[in-house]
Amino acid sequence: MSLLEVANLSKSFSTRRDFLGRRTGWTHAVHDVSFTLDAGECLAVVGESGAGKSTVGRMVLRLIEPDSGTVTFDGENVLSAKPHRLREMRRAMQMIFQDPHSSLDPRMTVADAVTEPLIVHTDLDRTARQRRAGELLDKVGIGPRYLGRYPAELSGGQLQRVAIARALTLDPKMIVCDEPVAALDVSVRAQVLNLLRDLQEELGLAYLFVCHDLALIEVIADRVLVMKSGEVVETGFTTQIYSDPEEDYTRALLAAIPDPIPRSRVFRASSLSSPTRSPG
Ligand SMILES: Nc1ncnc2c1ncn2[C@@H]1O[C@H](COP(=O)(O)OP(=O)(O)OP(=O)(O)O)[C@@H](O)[C@H]1O
Repeated sequence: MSLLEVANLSKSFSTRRDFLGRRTGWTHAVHDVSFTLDAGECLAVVGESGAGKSTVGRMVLRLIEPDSGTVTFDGENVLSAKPHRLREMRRAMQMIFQDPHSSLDPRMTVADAVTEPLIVHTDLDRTARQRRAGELLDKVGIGPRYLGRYPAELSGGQLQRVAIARALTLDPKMIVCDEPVAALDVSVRAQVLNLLRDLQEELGLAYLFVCHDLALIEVIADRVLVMKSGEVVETGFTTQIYSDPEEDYTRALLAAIPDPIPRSRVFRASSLSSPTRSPG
């Protein structure tokens, strides 16, 4: 049994209403999407803008309610879970969003952002929470000296590291990464991508990695699910998708890669977490 099993997921959004407020127009954002994700595996969901990737990621965590289909996480039905149980399940299923400026509260210090899940989900005292936050900031390569800072004092790359630390607070089994480097400067994308990959290896994390750019996923994804207009076009191991794609659409996505991240710019986490290094 896989860690995550998604079957026949569909979702439409209403896009227009008539003068009485009745829904008259629909976008079929996701149609009949199925896939599995094993523990410790990274599955990239790729496709151009509007393909339905983010909607799939959000439905897996039930941040958006699907119209139909099933989502099973660790053997449990996510879509029928009662609110209390869903809250418990979400300890193990976290999400990292594209823009850390909007995913982190500007009024909360880094320490507050990272420890908030511990306040909600555990009975650790303040000292233990601060210690855990310091450990997590070390793990993501920015160190505990940032604990008292506010988001406005950090760069985009540093903020995304804080968002990653926050996602790790409750020892999740799976993280939905929704375009986690798309909003970052090109110069720090490889660093954050490699941090994610090294954390995955170290902690045995599974990633559902939503990404519009095939150039970015070669270094991190084990398998790829290609989506177009809400449907799955093709799925396969990353090496096979890159070397021998079956579908014209996948070939077109590959042909559109403008500037792949050279493997020489792929750093190890050990160098990222060095206190002497100044990450972006
Ligand atoms: N809340 C919503 N209301 C109406 N339409 C929506 C909503 N969310 C998404 N859509 C539509 O559903 C379709 C799929 O959107 P989605 O964001 O999942 O695509 P995506 O592949 O993640 O694209 P992008 O990379 O641009 O975010 C799009 O046509 C989008 O406009």
